[in-house]
Amino acid sequence: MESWLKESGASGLDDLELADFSDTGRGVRTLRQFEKGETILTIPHRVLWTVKHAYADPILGPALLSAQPLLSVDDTLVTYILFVRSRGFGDGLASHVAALPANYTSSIFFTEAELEFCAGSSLYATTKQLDQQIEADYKELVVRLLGPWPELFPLDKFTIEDYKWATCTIWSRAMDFKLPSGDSIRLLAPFADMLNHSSEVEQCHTYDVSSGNLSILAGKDYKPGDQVYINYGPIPNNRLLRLYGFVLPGNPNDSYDLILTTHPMAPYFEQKHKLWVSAGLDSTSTISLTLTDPLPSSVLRYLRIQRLTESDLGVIVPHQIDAVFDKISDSNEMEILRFLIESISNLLEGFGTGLEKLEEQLAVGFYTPNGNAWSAAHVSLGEQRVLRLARETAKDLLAVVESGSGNKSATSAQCAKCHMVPVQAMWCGRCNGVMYCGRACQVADFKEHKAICRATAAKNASKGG
Ligand SMILES: C[S@@+](CC[C@H](N)C(=O)[O-])C[C@H]1O[C@@H](n2cnc3c(N)ncnc32)[C@H](O)[C@@H]1O
Repeated sequence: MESWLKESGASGLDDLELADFSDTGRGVRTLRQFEKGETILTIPHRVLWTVKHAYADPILGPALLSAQPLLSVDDTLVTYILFVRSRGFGDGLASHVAALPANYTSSIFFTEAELEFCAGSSLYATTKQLDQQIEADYKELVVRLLGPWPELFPLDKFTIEDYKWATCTIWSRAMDFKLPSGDSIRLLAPFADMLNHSSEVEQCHTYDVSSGNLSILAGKDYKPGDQVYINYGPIPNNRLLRLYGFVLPGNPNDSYDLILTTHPMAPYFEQKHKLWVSAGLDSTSTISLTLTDPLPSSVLRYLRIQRLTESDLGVIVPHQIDAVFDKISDSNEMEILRFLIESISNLLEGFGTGLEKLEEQLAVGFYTPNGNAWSAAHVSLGEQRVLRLARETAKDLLAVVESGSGNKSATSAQCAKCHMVPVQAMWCGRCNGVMYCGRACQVADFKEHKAICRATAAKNASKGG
């Protein structure tokens, strides 16, 4: 692959080599020093995998273009990879395909038993749903493209397993760029796709619109022998495991994807639907709860609309958007916050293994590090932490409404004592429900926190941890 890339005009390869690293697996090592910002590698446009390249292939292109409407970007790239692989290995793109991993560790390849370690998480539900989605997408591809062109796409080389493998190739290796036109481009760059992720480096992969080349800059200073990284972005563990097949313990980007939905037969659905749309939502909305924003205002906005009564609707409709950005009435606000607290408690009850138990298991080495069960356990841990914070935030907000003052904002991502956003969170080891910026604040808050701490810990213990 490297010699083909050099002949095609790639630069920088003489200073780099592929190597195995104990923590990340195969990656790229630098043989010389680089200063942050220097260009490390450039892969020319002509060797990239893009939809346009697939259309330009003299054999594959006409078949792809015959499928109307055109296939999705991912299905086009998947077909392109499998098509090149089916023609046998040799030079060019085929040498890149030969260098791809034979297997992936995305959650879609987990056994039922492995997936059970994150039972209750949004990843668990998404993975199950993806199983069905992938099967349906594959069947559609057979009907629309593979079946009508049997001489190009022999079905024994385009099985559902091949389709899943190529889909994971795209999920874990493709790069996306926004173009000045507002469109975006998804591409796979041979060799640049061997770079592993580190959140310690700044975003350093760039696409030059005029040349169409892909370049990697040094995201930090490197000395000879260092592994070179790029930054895949602020991705939570549930998404990392689904798309890339790995997790980062203690990931600060962890999230829980909350699905809010309302049945179309619910009272005043049409009126409420208009309000959701004018508030930038839909009647089914998936909202990410995160460690830094455990209860986004969009969740409250959705529920405020969902719980509107007939008389509320009479008042709200003329002012639509503005009204739902803020509290509508004390009773509406208390109703949605109580509902949220109960719903989040139910979600937490649904996790196969509770937070404290998981922490204990991970601490004593119950799971093989980096194994599928270990990764699933980390996803479960992260999602439960987010949900606990969301519940605490809802409780704080409810307390404020109940006490008659409506001015307190969501604060649970902050230190429970001094309200600073901690650089490194220190969780209450007993209830795991609040965080502090350090020991001093934890000690200072003990008197106030101990009652709720005991109650939460007892409730957690009664759930079996
Ligand atoms: C773009 S590829 C990088 C090259 C890949 N390691 C290889 O051998 O082909 C992305 C994949 O590398 C692995 N990976 C990347 N960064 C990682 C990290 N920080 N920790 C563990 N695995 C990582 C994951 O398997 C991921 O799906």
